Amino acid sequence: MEKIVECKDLKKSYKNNVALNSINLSINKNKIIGLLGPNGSGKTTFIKLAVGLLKPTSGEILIDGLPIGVETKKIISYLPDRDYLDKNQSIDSLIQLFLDFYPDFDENVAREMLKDLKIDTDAKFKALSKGNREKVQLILAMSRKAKLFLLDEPIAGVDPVTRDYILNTIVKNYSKDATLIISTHLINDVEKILDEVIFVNNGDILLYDSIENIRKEHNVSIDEYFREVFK
Ligand SMILES: Nc1ncnc2c1ncn2[C@@H]1O[C@H](COP(=O)(O)OP(=O)(O)OP(=O)(O)O)[C@@H](O)[C@H]1O
Repeated sequence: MEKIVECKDLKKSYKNNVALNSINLSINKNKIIGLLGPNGSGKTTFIKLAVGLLKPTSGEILIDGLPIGVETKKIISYLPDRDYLDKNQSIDSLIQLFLDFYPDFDENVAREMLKDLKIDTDAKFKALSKGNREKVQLILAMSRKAKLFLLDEPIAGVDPVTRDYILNTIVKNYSKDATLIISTHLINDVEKILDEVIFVNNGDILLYDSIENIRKEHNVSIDEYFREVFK
């Protein structure tokens, strides 16, 4: 199977604090993958290394066979785990910003989702509730035709009904030749859309396997298996 992310002895320390412990990991293409682990296990650090926002302390990370650089940044759509857009801009002007920045941005897809979720595109970003700000950021990230989507805690602040809408929309819109890596604590909500999971603990990769294998071998849901492994 072709790989979208390859990590070779990838290590990241912040001063004396080791966040990723020389991991070796090759992530399959064309899958939806859950990146799961307790607080502080290294999920955000891993995502930031893949995006190129952090530099490894040692080792290497390749995206679609390439070292991190301009070419890899073009094919990644990244959703950070916090607000990152200019709060004073309206949603319409943020859409324009994405059109200007990303040749693969599909305005129609974005506008359709915003309409479904009844988000007023005249409104300023700062005037939206926290949940609606999260929805806008996720919609903008998901409306690109990227090869690799890296979503850090994409649905933490939205209500359960909207979570389902968003997850269904992700599945509906996501092209089969893309890969989606979702870091989340909401395993129960997300597991229905996942093909594979990565369990991270204390900077180590504990497991990378398909949902099908885990369910077959352990006869439990991913949420139950996670609780068992991390108890
Ligand atoms: N800027 C930083 N300076 C120092 N230590 C950091 C920094 N960022 C992260 N760390 C440490 O690196 C480790 C991994 O953090 P990271 O944010 O990657 O975990 P996470 O799995 O994303 O956690 P959460 O689920 O809480 O978001 C933690 O021990 C954290 O304290």
